[in-house]
Amino acid sequence: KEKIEITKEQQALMKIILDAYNRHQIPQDVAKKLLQDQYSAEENFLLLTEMATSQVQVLVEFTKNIPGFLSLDHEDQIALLKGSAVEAMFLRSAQVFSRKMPKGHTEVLEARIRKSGISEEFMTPMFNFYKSIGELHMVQEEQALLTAITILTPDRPHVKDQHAVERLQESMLDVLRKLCALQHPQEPQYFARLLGRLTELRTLNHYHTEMLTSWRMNDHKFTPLLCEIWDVQ
Ligand SMILES: Cc1cccc(C)c1Nc1c(-c2c(F)cccc2F)nc2cccc(C)n12
Repeated sequence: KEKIEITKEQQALMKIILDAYNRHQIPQDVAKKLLQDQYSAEENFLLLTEMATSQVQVLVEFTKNIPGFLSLDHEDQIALLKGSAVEAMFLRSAQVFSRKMPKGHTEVLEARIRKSGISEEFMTPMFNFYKSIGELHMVQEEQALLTAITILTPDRPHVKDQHAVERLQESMLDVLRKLCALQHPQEPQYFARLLGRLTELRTLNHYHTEMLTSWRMNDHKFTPLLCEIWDVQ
């Protein structure tokens, strides 16, 4: 039986990633509005837009704290953020959905999402993904590492130095692999299941682009930050 051991520097890396992941949460005022404002499709869309905007801000702050990220080529940093934003946000909102939120909030958020001008065909894959993430019962370290691994995907559009990104991603994958083996000794396939979610995540990019287009068709307004990260308007 191979003795799995997380090295000192890997423990330090995990602590930095976890602190960064927990330091930035959705502002409480947005979460509070979730329960207060009325339920019109317009109101819901406005609230979700505010949530999405704060999720992008949280994502940028988290990414800046990934060891090595700020030493990457600056244009590659932007390409990685733009290329991974949707996937990282689906991951975070899946975790908020399945774990973080107090009981009542989850149903309210689901109701608002279901009535915000998104067509049924995008709802199903979105909620299926939320369910599949919830079933994994990931610990926080796994969630934070999986998000960092998603952001450090070398083959995003316009990334020039893919090897530099690969090296950072590989060190995260190695820590996650060991952590999974230690956290889930009875489930040798657990690490593979986590990586399988990253494949499912990629399919959601397509749905998200369609959602943006259909919102814009109905003349929905986004915030400047959302327009910038997804090159709309
Ligand atoms: C905040 C939120 C939570 C769950 C579902 C949805 C639809 C949202 N809202 C948006 C998302 C988005 C996201 F923020 C996380 C996950 C998946 C997403 F579709 N992306 C965008 C882009 C422009 C406007 C909005 C309202 N929006």
